[in-house]
Amino acid sequence: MISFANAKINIGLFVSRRREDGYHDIETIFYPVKMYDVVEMHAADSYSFETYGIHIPERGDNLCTKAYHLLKSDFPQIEPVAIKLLKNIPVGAGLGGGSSDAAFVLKALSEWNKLNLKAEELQKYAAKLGADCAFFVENKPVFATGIGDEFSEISLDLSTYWIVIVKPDIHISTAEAYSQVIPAAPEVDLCRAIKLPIQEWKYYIKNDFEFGIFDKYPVIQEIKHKLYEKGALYASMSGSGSAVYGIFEEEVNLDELEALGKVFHPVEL
Ligand SMILES: C[C@@](CO)(OP(=O)(O)O)[C@H](O)COP(=O)(O)OP(=O)(O)OC[C@H]1O[C@@H](n2ccc(N)nc2=O)[C@H](O)[C@@H]1O
Ligand SMILES: Nc1ncnc2c1ncn2[C@@H]1O[C@H](COP(=O)(O)OP(=O)(O)O)[C@@H](O)[C@H]1O
Repeated sequence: MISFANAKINIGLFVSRRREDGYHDIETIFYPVKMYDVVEMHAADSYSFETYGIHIPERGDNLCTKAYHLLKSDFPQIEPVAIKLLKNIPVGAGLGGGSSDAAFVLKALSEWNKLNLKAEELQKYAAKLGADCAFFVENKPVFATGIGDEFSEISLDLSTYWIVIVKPDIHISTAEAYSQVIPAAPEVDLCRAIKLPIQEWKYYIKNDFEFGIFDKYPVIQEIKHKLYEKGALYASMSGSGSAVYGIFEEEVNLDELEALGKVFHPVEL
């Protein structure tokens, strides 16, 4: 079985409160983008996991392996599988690649083993693997609250725009990024702001991580400025960075940005 695990971008991100458990309450919009990891699953005698493509810095088990064991602990009938992951989504980029891989493993295992798990059940498992992970179960544009795992659907379609993602050679740890933000009540109602014309978003929709990250890594801010110079209607760092996206009315030549980071054009498969 082959799954194509897509990335996400955050449109606006307010960090409103530090919780007792060390996590933070946030308000953000998650929007799926057409940039994919490939997760291949084969029947096997015992569980195994291999990765290809972009190197993933080791930090314990891969999220795909964690997803497998998590579901297997509640459903012992799950057959052993060999998972091969072709990693294309940049790591430590704020694009949610690891969370997406894990969510797609949960979905694939449920389907393959005919567990018939509903979206809400899969979301509960996903939330145990990472705050972002539950979003990828349904994978639709949502306004997210809580630690980023409570959703209300929104109507937002950017399919007629040209989205570009620029990833400098900087790996940002999500935990470290959160530790540098001073939480504050959101200044703007994101669900209302998102209904404004896109060229007005820049006046209202901001990402609270940018301030600290731009200070530490000025090149990320430079990428954002360049995207605006090139005509982006809206540009922002995604999540805790380091990737920056631009939303354009139409395709433009961004060769100049290659000097600052790798330029990706999300496309339909
Ligand atoms: C910042 C966001 C915005 O969408 O995305 P990324 O930039 O990572 O893609 C997310 O909140 C990241 O979600 P995710 O990457 O799944 O986080 P987790 O693995 O659960 O947590 C990693 C660490 O980030 C911190 N964390 C995460 C989520 C949250 N709401 N509050 C936090 O304080 C905690 O210190 C936690 O130990
Ligand atoms: N399948 C995976 N893909 C990417 N990162 C993974 C994966 N499994 C575990 N990780 C760990 O999660 C960390 C953050 O992953 P990533 O999804 O790129 O985060 P972010 O969206 O915060 O940029 C990586 O540095 C890596 O140590």
